[in-house]
Amino acid sequence: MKVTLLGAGAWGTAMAVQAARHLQSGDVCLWSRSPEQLEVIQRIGENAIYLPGVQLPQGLRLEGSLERAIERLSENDLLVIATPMSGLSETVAQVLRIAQHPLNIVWLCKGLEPSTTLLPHQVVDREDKLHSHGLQHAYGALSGPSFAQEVGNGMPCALTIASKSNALCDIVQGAFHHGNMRIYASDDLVGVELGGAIKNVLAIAAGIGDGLDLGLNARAAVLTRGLAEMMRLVKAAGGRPETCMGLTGVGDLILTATGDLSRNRRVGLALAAGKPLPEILGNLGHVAEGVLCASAVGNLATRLGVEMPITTMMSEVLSGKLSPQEALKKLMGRDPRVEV
Ligand SMILES: NC(=O)C1=CN([C@@H]2O[C@H](COP(=O)(O)OP(=O)(O)OC[C@H]3O[C@@H](n4cnc5c(N)ncnc54)[C@H](O)[C@@H]3O)[C@@H](O)[C@H]2O)C=CC1
Ligand SMILES: O=C(CO)COP(=O)(O)O
Repeated sequence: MKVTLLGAGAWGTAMAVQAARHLQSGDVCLWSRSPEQLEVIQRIGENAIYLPGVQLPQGLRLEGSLERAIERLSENDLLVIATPMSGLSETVAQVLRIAQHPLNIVWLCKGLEPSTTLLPHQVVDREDKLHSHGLQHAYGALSGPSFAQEVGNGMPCALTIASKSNALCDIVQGAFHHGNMRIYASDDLVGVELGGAIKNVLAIAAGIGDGLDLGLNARAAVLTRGLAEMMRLVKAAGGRPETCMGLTGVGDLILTATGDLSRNRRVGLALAAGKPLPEILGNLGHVAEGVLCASAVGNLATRLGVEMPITTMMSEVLSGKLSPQEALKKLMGRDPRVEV
C-alpha cells in the first residue's frame, strides 16, 4: 500500500513516520508546499521546526510536486490531508482537480470553517460537488487523542477513523494500525469532528483556569460541563452523543485540556498570564485551532438553539470582549439548574 500525506507540520510528519515504520521503503510520501522546508528536512533528516528530535525514516519519500504526490496513488492507496482546517478546502479542491481515478481521502484537521461553520466533511462535500468531475472518492476523518511529539517518538496511541465507507476504514487501519498505534472505526462523522473541534476550545478554557490558579475542582468542572456542551451540540447537529464518550470526545478532551504539550492549552495559560493574543500566537509557531473556531462553534450552537456557556465565554475572551476574570465571574454567576 502507498500513502501520501499533504502538509509537513507536526502532525503530518508524525503520521508519515508512523506509516513509514511498517510500510515498504518508498511507499510513504510526505508533501510540503515549501521547497525550503523540504530542503532542510532532506539535509538533516528531521523536521526540526515542526517536529524536533524525531529522526525521519530513510524510506520516507519527500515531495515538492503536488501532482507527483497524488499521481503515485492507485485506487487502493491512501491520501491524507494533514494541513490545518484553514488549508482543507483549498487542498482538497487541488487534489480533486488533479485526480484521474477514485481516491481514498482522509483529513486530520480539527475545527470548523469559520466563515460558514461547516464541519470538515461538509467542506469536503462542497468541494467534491464542485471539482470531482464524476469520480466517486471515499472520504473520512481521522481523529483522537494524539500529541504529534509522542507519536513521532513511537509512544502508544489510539485513534478513530470516521467514514461512511468500511473499505476506507480498512485502508486507514492498514496504513496506521501497527506497532504502538491502534485505529478504531466509526461511522459518526458529525460526532467525531465536532468532538475534535470543541475539545480545543475547552482546552483553552482549562488552560485559563489553571493559569489563574483556580484549582483542580475548577478544572474538573470545566471538563465535565464542557463535555455536556459537546454532547448537546453533537446531538443537535445530527451526530451521536455517545461518540463524545470515546477517543475523539472525552479522550481528546482529557489529553488536550490537561497535557502541557497542547498548543490550545498553552494559549489559555498565556491568556491567564495577561499576554495579548497576537503575541501568544506569534510565539506558538504552530496552529491553535480552538482560537480560530471558538466563535464558529458558538454561532453553530446559536443556530441550532443549543446553550454552550463555556464555549461562548471563550469566544468572548478570544475576541477581546471579556477578560478571563470577567468570563469566570459570568460563568460562576449563572442561575442554578438541573445537571443535564
Ligand atoms: N500536532 C498535533 O499533535 C495534532 C494536530 N492535529 C490537527 O492537525 C492539523 C495540523 O496540525 P499540525 O500539523 O500540528 O500544525 P502545525 O502548525 O504544526 O503545521 C501546519 C503545517 O501545515 C502547513 N499548511 C498550512 N496551510 C497549508 C495549506 N493551505 N496547504 C499546505 N500546507 C499548509 C504549514 O506550512 C505547516 O507545515 C490541525 O488541524 C491540528 O488540530 C490533530 C492531532 C494531533
Ligand atoms: O489535537 C491534538 C491532540 O489530540 C493536539 O492538540 P493541540 O492542537 O492543542 O496541541
